[in-house]
Amino acid sequence: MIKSRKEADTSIEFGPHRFKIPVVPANMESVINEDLAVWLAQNGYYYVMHRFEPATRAAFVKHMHDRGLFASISVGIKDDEYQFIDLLKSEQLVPEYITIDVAHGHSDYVIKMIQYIKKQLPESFVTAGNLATPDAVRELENAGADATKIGVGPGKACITKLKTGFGTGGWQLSALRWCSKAARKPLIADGGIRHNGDIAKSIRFGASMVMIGSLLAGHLESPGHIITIDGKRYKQYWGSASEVQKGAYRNVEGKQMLVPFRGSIKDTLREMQEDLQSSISYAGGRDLESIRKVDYEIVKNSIMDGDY
Ligand SMILES: NC(=O)C1=CN([C@@H]2O[C@H](COP(=O)(O)OP(=O)(O)OC[C@H]3O[C@@H](n4cnc5c(N)ncnc54)[C@H](OP(=O)(O)O)[C@@H]3O)[C@@H](O)[C@H]2O)C=CC1
Ligand SMILES: Nc1nc2c(ncn2[C@@H]2O[C@H](COP(=O)(O)O)[C@@H](O)[C@H]2O)c(=O)[nH]1
Repeated sequence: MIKSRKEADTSIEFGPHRFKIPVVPANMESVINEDLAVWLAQNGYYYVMHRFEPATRAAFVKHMHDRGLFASISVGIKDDEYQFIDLLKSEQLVPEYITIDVAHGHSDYVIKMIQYIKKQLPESFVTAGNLATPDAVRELENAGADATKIGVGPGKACITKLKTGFGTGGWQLSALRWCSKAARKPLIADGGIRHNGDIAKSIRFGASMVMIGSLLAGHLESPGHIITIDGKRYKQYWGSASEVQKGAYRNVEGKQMLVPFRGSIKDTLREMQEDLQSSISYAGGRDLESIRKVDYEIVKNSIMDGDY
């Protein structure tokens, strides 16, 4: 048993690196930009750059490598993404991490992209998503994905459940639990984190890493503009499938909203680490593995604030 929470080890190995905490800011244009990616990589945190400025991605990989930092980028599955993978290969720009980022990850086209990346850039660690079922996890792992990302519709800026009737919104933790029974490789739990304690719950039910959007979008370093209303400061947070992101009202499954301004991201990440250290101590252990072994009780009809 640990004497102080400071002794609790919150670090996690994910792909070729070990990170301070099992938390990654969402690969959304309203959550991460190049400056923040550099700071996160320099300070021992995982990051995934978004894919919404496609023409800058090769230069981004080069900038990160020139600074001695790991490169972690996102790709889609449309035809021109194959040319982008070819470009990376021909320029010998091999990102340490590539995330295939589409709403409906259980698709033949995602499988095709996993196989293509693995053929062209075999050293890159490939995460594929987003998924909602154990079958999807099995199929994408079998296709060569090194990790899969779970969560269709639990996001704060998400309206997928309302518009399509599909997704894990409202039962994200259960989806994670089911998917983890099928997974042989790491899982990222994506979306629905409303409080720091939800991170520990995600670890308990099988996540190696937790992707967070809204809770990490309200910082000084976050890309959104600061908006002041009645003396209270907010930042803009918009979904990657929102009209704001797409520039048109076509297949919209996300919205724009305001999130409270929270100061510097480094303080929030430190608090997340401290809270996880407490979680480890409540679990009676000294590292994240101890959280995975705790008994739990599902309490029905409890007061809920969020999707966990
Ligand atoms: N995690 C989540 O719950 C969700 C996340 N998002 C985020 O929004 C961004 C845009 O996502 P996405 O629209 O997938 O990206 P893309 O616009 O790159 O679409 C992916 C490709 O898959 C095709 N497709 C077929 N069926 C679907 C489907 N049900 N949903 C989405 N695409 C489909 C699309 O064609 P076509 O457009 O012609 O149909 C397109 O060719 C991503 O960053 C994604 O992560 C969006 C919604 C849910
Ligand atoms: N259905 C949609 N999901 C979206 C959209 N943009 C992003 N996302 C997903 O949400 C999480 C972040 O969730 P949060 O609860 O932490 O805010 C992000 O990683 C994506 O998977 C969207 O437009 N529609």
